[in-house]
Amino acid sequence: MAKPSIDLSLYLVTGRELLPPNKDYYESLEEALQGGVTVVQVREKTADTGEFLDIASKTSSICAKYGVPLIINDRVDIALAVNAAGVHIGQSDMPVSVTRRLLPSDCIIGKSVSDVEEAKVALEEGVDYVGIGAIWATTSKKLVRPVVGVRGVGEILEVFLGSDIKTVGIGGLKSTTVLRTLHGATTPCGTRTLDGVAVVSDIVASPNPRGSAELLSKLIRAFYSRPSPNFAFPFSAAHQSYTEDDIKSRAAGLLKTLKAIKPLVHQITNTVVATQSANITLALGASPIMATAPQEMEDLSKIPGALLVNIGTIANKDGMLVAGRHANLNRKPIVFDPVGVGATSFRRAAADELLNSWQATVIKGNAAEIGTLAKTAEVQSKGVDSVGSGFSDPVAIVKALARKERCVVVMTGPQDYISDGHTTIRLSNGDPMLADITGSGCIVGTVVASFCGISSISAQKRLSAQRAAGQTDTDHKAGLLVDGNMLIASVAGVLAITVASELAVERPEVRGTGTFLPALIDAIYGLTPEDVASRAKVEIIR
Ligand SMILES: Cc1ncc(COP(=O)(O)OP(=O)(O)O)c(N)n1
Ligand SMILES: Cc1ncsc1CCOP(=O)(O)O
Repeated sequence: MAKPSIDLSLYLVTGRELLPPNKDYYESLEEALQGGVTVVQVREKTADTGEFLDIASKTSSICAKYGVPLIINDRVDIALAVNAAGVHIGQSDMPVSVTRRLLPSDCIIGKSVSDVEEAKVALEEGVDYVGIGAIWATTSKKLVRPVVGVRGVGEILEVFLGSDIKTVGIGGLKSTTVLRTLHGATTPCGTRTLDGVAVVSDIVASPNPRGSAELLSKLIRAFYSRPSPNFAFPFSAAHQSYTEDDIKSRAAGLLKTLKAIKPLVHQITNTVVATQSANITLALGASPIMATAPQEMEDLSKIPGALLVNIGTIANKDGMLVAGRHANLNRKPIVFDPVGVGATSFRRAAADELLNSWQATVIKGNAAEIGTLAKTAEVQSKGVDSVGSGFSDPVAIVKALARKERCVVVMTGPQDYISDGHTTIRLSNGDPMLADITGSGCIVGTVVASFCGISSISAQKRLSAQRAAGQTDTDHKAGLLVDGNMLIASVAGVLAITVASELAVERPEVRGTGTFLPALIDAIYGLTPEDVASRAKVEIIR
């Protein structure tokens, strides 16, 4: 018998022990169903068989009222008794082959997996779906394995490429983490994302389960309705086609808008370059705030603009973690500058933790930094510097990292490579003296963040205007982590510094690096959209 196709997009796993005081389980369940839950799993870890059966049977009647399928956790006998749509089993439960034999042929079997090996076994066993997790930390279950992390899900999903086994994520999924999870938990080729999210506490522990489910459902539907469903890009610009002239004029246009609007650029950066970065931001025409305390991140994230996270002298990791989470929640672009990430294992672990906690919009680094994140040893680092002549195939490196991390990657060097995983652009501006002043890479990060900020603000304004004009096809925008074209913003940021460096060295007063730095700030201050458009050396590589 053919199995029913189940909508796993908002999968409620029950947890009576988490109900708020005085909230009845059945009342909470019914409200959650009204809020848009698409499948329910009864999970009872301490109930005896009689109680479990009673709960499953009543839950089944309520689910039937809403046309929502019921899955039973662990217990094949209970599933059979209440004629459930399926069973969910864990790694140490009854084997899939036995479960399959006991259940009717149209019954769904779901299995928990936490790594690639378990996923391969589940694929072999031919389960109908897998629950991947725990993705985030959770207090709803005592975990015996380390969390998978959002970035660990992609490699598990790769196992299921080409199969029709569905996938849901579980563990710490809430309205505050769901979009970041769906965007990040994607195969590098972009063709597979999770088919849904399984949620316990965000719904069950809520005094308003209907509201909680509605919010989750709205975000999930917006994510799945994005225009480029084959490439779950966290912002709106995926799959655009460009010409070189178009890129130059759009970069120049962004500079004009930036100077007019002066976006706020929140920078958590290193102590070596903080003053220099703030001055460069001001010279460009944007507005810097160099705030590091975790307590102020939520307020700052509500002001439109962008966030820069630079780990050059990492001492404020807590602030970075909190700032990034709030930035994702408020759809603010995040530029991540993994300064010296290859130099110490501490920095590598910090970069990993940060990238697991929030979705970066742009990662900017030199060849050694990008190589470290891409897990290749072709280019070595010496402290914060990159050694040697770079990658034999820089385009492949930036493209692969952009796909893996689902963001724009900017790799600076004698030529700069910028990729969103589809389009890769090479820029050939810049004076070699840039490499001889400290923090030139850091100021590229600052300026890229300024342009990402203005791009995001402009996109928000366009969206408000479209909504005011009654345009209705904008709902999918609620599923984006950032709106705006971050590839063009990154190009504009790199060009602003590199073109300004060429203008700076032409100044008669420049005799070395000591006179170059103030001349560079002056050149940025005086930089015009025409300078950018006329001097930019832009090539679309592929
Ligand atoms: C959808 C979904 N995914 C994973 C689990 C976890 O199941 P398991 O590993 O069997 O752990 P317990 O739920 O039995 O504690 C799940 N229940 N649902
Ligand atoms: C049952 C289970 N399996 C892995 S994590 C988890 C609990 C998820 O609960 P929450 O949604 O409250 O984090």
